[in-house]
Amino acid sequence: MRKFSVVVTEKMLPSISDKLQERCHVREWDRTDPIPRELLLKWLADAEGLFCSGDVQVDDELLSCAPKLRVIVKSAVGYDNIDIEACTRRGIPVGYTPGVLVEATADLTFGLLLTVARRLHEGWDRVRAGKWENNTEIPFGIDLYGKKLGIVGMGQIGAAVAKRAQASGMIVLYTNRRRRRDEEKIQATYVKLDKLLEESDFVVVLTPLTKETRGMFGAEQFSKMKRTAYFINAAPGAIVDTDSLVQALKDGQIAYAALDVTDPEPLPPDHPLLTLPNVFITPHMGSATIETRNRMALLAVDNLLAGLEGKRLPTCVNESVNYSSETD
Ligand SMILES: NC(=O)C1=CN([C@@H]2O[C@H](COP(=O)(O)OP(=O)(O)OC[C@H]3O[C@@H](n4cnc5c(N)ncnc54)[C@H](OP(=O)(O)O)[C@@H]3O)[C@@H](O)[C@H]2O)C=CC1
Ligand SMILES: O=C(O)C(=O)CO
Repeated sequence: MRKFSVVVTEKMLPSISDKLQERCHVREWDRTDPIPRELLLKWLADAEGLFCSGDVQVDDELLSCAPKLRVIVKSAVGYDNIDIEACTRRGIPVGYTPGVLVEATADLTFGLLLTVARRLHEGWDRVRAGKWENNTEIPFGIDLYGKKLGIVGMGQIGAAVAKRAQASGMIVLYTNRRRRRDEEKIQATYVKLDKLLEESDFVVVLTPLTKETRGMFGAEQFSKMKRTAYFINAAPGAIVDTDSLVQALKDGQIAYAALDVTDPEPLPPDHPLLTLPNVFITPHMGSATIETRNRMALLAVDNLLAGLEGKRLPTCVNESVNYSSETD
């Protein structure tokens, strides 16, 4: 059987490496720094499939350097680095991995909320520094029970975060562009963004990065939030205007921020966010469990092989070009 030619721009997990190599000649960028653009364009000259990471901009220029490309996949649910319209114009289906990362990302997001609400990281810092003093000196957090959580982007992960919050006795508000039909099931109240910002004790952001959501959180939005509010972001960093967030945290406009994502990513070592006492940051690890990352990678490979074989991708962003050469 003829082997397909594919480019992979991140180090492959062992769980997918054999499966891919069996069917494909793989050019793999296995380093942690991003693949140089020039090299990528060179590799793509005869590639039929691309398994790309978030640091690769898939745009018209890249696509025009890849005349044989039949499928692009990403092991992620976010695809803001890919120009979907340009792919669709060329009839190239784009695979992504929704659903399989929901519970892990919801755990991490709620974990961020719990960590800052109860100052877990500050407690650990004190223990490590040998400051296990009397009870009044330890950092006091705040209760979750009875507090309002506002979720901006109540999709699959948002709903899974809501469930965790409700188990802790929180009241859940949410906003989306469209009100959900299953409000009874998710037990959350739909409100406009402004009302959510004004009323919530915790604001969690879980929207995709789009033209509409880029910079959605700036000075105006932080000024509408309670001065005691906690801001938690697990959605792409560019949804937040970082300078405005720094200012809001410095001025006490909001109480605390917990971020799994930043803009830029990673932050330079001298970035002001890293110097503030009321911030907690993790390095974009929402989906990073062994089971979830393996599920994501395997689904990405299923998408890739389906596209190469002229079959429908199991999970495709641009359905209008997701067809099977055998039946459609
Ligand atoms: N930190 C991490 O490691 C990870 C982060 N993520 C991030 O989480 C995000 C959510 O994933 P998932 O829940 O699976 O996606 P879904 O598509 O299920 O949910 C996205 C939600 O955002 C809402 N939304 C979209 N645009 C807007 C807008 N302009 N204003 C308000 N709400 C909006 C959508 O509702 P509607 O269409 O009605 O507006 C939808 O409810 C991803 O886009 C990804 O970036 C995902 C995995 C891991
Ligand atoms: O899936 C995504 O969008 C991520 O952020 C990476 O897990």
